[in-house]
Amino acid sequence: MKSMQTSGLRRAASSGPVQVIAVTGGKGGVGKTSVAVNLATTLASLGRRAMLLDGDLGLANVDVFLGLSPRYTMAHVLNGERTLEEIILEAPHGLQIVPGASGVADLANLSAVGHLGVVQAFSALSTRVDTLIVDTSAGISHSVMQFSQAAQHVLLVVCDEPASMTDAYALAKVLSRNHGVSKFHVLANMARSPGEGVALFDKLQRVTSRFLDITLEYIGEIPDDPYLRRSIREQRPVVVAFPACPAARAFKKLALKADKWPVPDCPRGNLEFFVERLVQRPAPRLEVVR
Ligand SMILES: Nc1ncnc2c1ncn2[C@@H]1O[C@H](COP(=O)(O)OP(=O)(O)OP(=O)(O)O)[C@@H](O)[C@H]1O
Repeated sequence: MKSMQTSGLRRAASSGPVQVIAVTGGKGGVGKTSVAVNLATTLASLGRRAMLLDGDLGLANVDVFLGLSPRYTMAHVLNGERTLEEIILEAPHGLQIVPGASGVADLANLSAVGHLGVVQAFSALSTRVDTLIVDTSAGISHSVMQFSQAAQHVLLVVCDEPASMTDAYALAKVLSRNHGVSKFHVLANMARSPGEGVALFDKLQRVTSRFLDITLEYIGEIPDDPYLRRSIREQRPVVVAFPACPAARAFKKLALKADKWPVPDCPRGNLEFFVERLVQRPAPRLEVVR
């Protein structure tokens, strides 16, 4: 078993570093999937080889946002019925979609064989990927922790609702104290007026700077835009369906910024190593957030 894994990792070393961005937020409904789909689509439109992994293992819905009907998902990869390449779907601008495995246990809680299977599935991938975007689920479940910990960049989506702010705080607290994540890019979604995002960011920053040892970086706001809701009904990314609308323009700005975030310049920046970090056995929980 060990030699199989070693050969997988050797093949992995020949592929290049990948920028991995986990889109998260704590509270459900703040727009994580909307952000993940439109950021990934915009990066693909800029010529990046972008891949979007639906990390919501409970209620995977990236495919619904894109009008795709996957026949196979990560569940088929995990039980050995399909290779990763066979389940990948293509979305606009060549964006590659890895459909989530609804109802499947956490990737992080796989058995040793399952663990090896996932690492090998990614090792065997022959397509090159520049950026991997992971759409995580709501809450502070184990999979959210693992995806965020394994990614190089955590994009924290917030909106102007008390529960969004408290949940974002709780998520940042657990990630920083128990999982070593100390830097967060903050995106304000559904901003009803220009400048609302900065105000939200300041509010979050005031609380985190008092109690947490983390760095927050404000990266902008996506306006509350009826065209975005319409694009979801039409099952198309808003950046494709209505490229001139305010939300689409804001996603373009976001993508241009994210595209400049550093990519690890070492072999451990490769996709397989991200997956390895992802499936590592969880560290014992140190603290319960109330
Ligand atoms: N910028 C926006 N403008 C207008 N409506 C928005 C915007 N972003 C999100 N929405 C609305 O909020 C709803 C929830 O968005 P989305 O599904 O992306 O959130 P989520 O955080 O992924 O939710 P969940 O945690 O349930 O997966 C969308 O169906 C859409 O109607």
